[in-house]
Amino acid sequence: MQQEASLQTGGRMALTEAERRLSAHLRKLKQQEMAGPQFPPAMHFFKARPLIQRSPIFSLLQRMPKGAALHVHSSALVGVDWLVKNVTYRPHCYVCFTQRQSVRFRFSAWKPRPQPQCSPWLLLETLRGKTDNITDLDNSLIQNLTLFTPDPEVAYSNQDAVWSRFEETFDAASGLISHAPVFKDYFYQGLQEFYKDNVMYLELRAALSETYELHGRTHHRAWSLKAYRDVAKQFINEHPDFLGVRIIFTVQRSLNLSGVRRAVKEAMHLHREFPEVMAGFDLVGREDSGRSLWYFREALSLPAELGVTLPYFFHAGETDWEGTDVDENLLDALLFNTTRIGHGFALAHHPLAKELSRKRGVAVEVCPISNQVLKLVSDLRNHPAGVLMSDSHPLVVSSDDPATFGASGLSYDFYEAFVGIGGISAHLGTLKELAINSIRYSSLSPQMKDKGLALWQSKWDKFISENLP
Ligand SMILES: O=c1[nH]cnc2c1ncn2[C@@H]1O[C@H](CO)[C@@H](O)[C@H]1O
Repeated sequence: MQQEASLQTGGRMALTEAERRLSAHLRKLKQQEMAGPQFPPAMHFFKARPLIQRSPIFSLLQRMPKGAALHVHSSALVGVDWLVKNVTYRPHCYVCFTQRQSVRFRFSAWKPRPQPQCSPWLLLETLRGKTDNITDLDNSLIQNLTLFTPDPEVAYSNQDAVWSRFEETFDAASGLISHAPVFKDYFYQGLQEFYKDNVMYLELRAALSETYELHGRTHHRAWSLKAYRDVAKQFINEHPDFLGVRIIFTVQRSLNLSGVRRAVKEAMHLHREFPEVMAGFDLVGREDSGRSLWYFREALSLPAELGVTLPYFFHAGETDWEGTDVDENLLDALLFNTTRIGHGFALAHHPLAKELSRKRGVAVEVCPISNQVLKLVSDLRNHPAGVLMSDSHPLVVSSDDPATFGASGLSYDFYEAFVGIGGISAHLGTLKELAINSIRYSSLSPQMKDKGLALWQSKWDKFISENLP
């Protein structure tokens, strides 16, 4: 019995007397939650959210120092309310309405050129001036930037439907976020939201798309990287207990081979020019309909052939369709020496990849809410990471696209991982190990990891003493 419990993530953590008391308290709270009429992890997150918000476990998790968020996409970093209520109220913001019931935005000193399959551009200020119910208008804009809806089962009948709307939300947000002045404010706001949720370090997946100025001038990737670096520096100056941000440059897996070859070359270049902020490279987009890592093998082998280091952080195994080409991505990610595995949802089906990733210390970035919203699993008690957790596989918990899913920071995903995936066996040691893992498996230098772990430990001690039952 004892030995089996120690295999659980965190099972080997030595807990202090105070930690054991808090752990016993959490266990009691968890049992109460499971005995309730509606158990949040068994429900769709969009319906569970109000229940989670009332949960005493959730409020503890919000206060808990969670370490780092290692799997978050930059375009879904910031709550969409802020985008609508702050950004779209800035001057020179134009909107058009697409044939597929979505919107596009553009900041411009003059009326922008017509956009295909979109209504004529309207200045939002003028539109708001003519509208009786501005709240309704703003809510409809918010609706276009998130998947959140009261009845997700009706709105998204299958994975195709949810992914198509998912990509629409990114297209809708891009005209706002990629306006150069907004880009910096947006990122600062994102740091604030994560900091408030007790997260001290971020590794952001970012497309580093072109940004634009009011008169149409555009900036390239290096501009965005520098903006990330400078804003993070400013944030650290103002919040000395925040550790920083590193960027994983991403391109879509729907690109062709020469597109990915070009991107890998640029990634090598950026990694050389900005070694402190640029962590590495990844391919994003739906795995089931995109191209496999093996398809891109020639491009992905370039750095090794040239003797250049380019760390990879591949999404792999974000599929519930065993045996397809993309289902081989897990092994290929490991073959290309990936630093971590994004999602790894299919890992339980791949004993060899599972063994290899454990031996090499390649952590799986588990994103429970994302996997539920994108329809890989409906009841989070059945999430395959339960197998990894009960086996102490290297794991971190992250939130993927918090803004799109109506979440924020890491606490909602920690709740689902702790209460749903981890079941009753997950205890305070599990949480402690997940937080420590997030620093240990980050791409920080050994010195920065030591600094981060020491900082985290002091926050943790404070958290324990302030939250004893
Ligand atoms: O969970 C995910 N899996 C794969 N790709 C994703 C996920 N979340 C977001 N993106 C991708 O990142 C881009 C925004 O930068 C989106 O367009 C989407 O394709």
